[in-house]
Amino acid sequence: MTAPTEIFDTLVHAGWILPVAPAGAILPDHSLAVRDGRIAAIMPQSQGRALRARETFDLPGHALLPGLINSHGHAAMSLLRGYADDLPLMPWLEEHIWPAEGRHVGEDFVAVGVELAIAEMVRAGTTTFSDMYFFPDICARVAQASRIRCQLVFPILDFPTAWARDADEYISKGLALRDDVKHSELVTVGFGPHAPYTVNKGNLGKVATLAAELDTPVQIHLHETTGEVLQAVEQHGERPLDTLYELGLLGPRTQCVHMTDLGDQDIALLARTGAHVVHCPQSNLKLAAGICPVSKLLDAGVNVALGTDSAASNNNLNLFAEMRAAALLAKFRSGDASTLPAASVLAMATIGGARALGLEEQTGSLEPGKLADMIAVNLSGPETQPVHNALSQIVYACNGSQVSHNWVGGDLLLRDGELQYTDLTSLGARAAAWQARIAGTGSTP
Ligand SMILES: CSC[C@H]1O[C@@H](n2cnc3c(O)ncnc32)[C@H](O)[C@@H]1O
Ligand SMILES: [Zn+2]
Repeated sequence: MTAPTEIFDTLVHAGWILPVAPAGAILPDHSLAVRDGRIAAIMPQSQGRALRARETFDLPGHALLPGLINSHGHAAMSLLRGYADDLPLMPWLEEHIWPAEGRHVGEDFVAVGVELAIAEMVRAGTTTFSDMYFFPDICARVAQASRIRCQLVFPILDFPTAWARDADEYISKGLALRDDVKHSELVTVGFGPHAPYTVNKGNLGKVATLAAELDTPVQIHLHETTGEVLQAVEQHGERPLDTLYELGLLGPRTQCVHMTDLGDQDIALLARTGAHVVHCPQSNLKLAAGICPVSKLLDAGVNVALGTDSAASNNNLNLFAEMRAAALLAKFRSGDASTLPAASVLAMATIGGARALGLEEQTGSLEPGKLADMIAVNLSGPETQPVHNALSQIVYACNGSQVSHNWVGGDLLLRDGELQYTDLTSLGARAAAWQARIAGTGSTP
């Protein structure tokens, strides 16, 4: 209950509130009040209009929903968007992306790439993203300056890169970052062993021990292609998922990204251990990697989150596009149009992501006490009219350009479509300078 004289920080009167909890709920003509960065109350506008706040947003024709959670990506790779297209995963990585990263990745590349990625994500309704990339300290700095929430999974590889020489150095630098940001309200840190084909069993075992000791998340690319699984079976005599299980690396802290090659036993193992799956449908489609059996996972009780992967394999960081792709792909795969309905897809992009990232108590749904991580989406344009069902419009009709407002912890990052913490003109110039440098036609930024 709220005292009639209380002054809130923010008050939103929306055409519809889609709280996600309970799943599929649509609350027409409702208000939401924010105090100290958290949701204080949700009520019908007939009551909400009697409240007072420092700032009030009257948003008829808009849906208010939890901010979207991009549970897997490599933000700095926005500078490699369109650099190498129309290739399968391993040639794309080994012949194009890794050589380019070897030539160009450093602090400025990451700073500009992450700023560009955050601008794109905030405009398309993301309030939390997960990132696995070199120089995660730079990503942390840019994310904090941009006021967006993120999980940084620091990279771990068996080979040297510009950021670290060997697995021990990746881990010690990553843990130092974890310590540096331990008081941050926006940044959490986890382990990011790249994949079972780039991190040997000894190093994966070290990650398992440390992650358990520190109760810290682990995110890993896993079963991205059938080729990856077959190669592991040939080399090690078992499927990568079984290797992770034997190493003690499969549990409720583990976020398995991609998972396109899954048998019934794999699904049962994921369900039994409580590991999470991050589905990246558009990257999987573009790299012709495979298709994650999302509805079988959900039926088995596995939590599934949604990610874009990088702009170099997607080629955007837009979770509206990802939600639509996830829904359509699941229906096509099952041959049943009722598979993965809109409410389930929105849940994957919000509460499913929060659960995977260990942030469920804080974010992922609009409930009193949770952080005010939320977006307003304008449904009054022709492409989203008429509104028979606001949830349907969000998942099947929107393309992200309808996002008008984006709040993270009650802080307004996007107001009427305008970014509040980013100068797009200067950012565009810095991104263009990097394009010239990557193409070999520019000078050092
Ligand atoms: C260790 S930092 C992240 C590393 O991952 C590479 N990467 C980007 N997309 C993918 C993908 O779909 N599968 C595997 N690895 C990927 C990225 O280029 C960085 O080197
Ligand atoms: Zn990835």
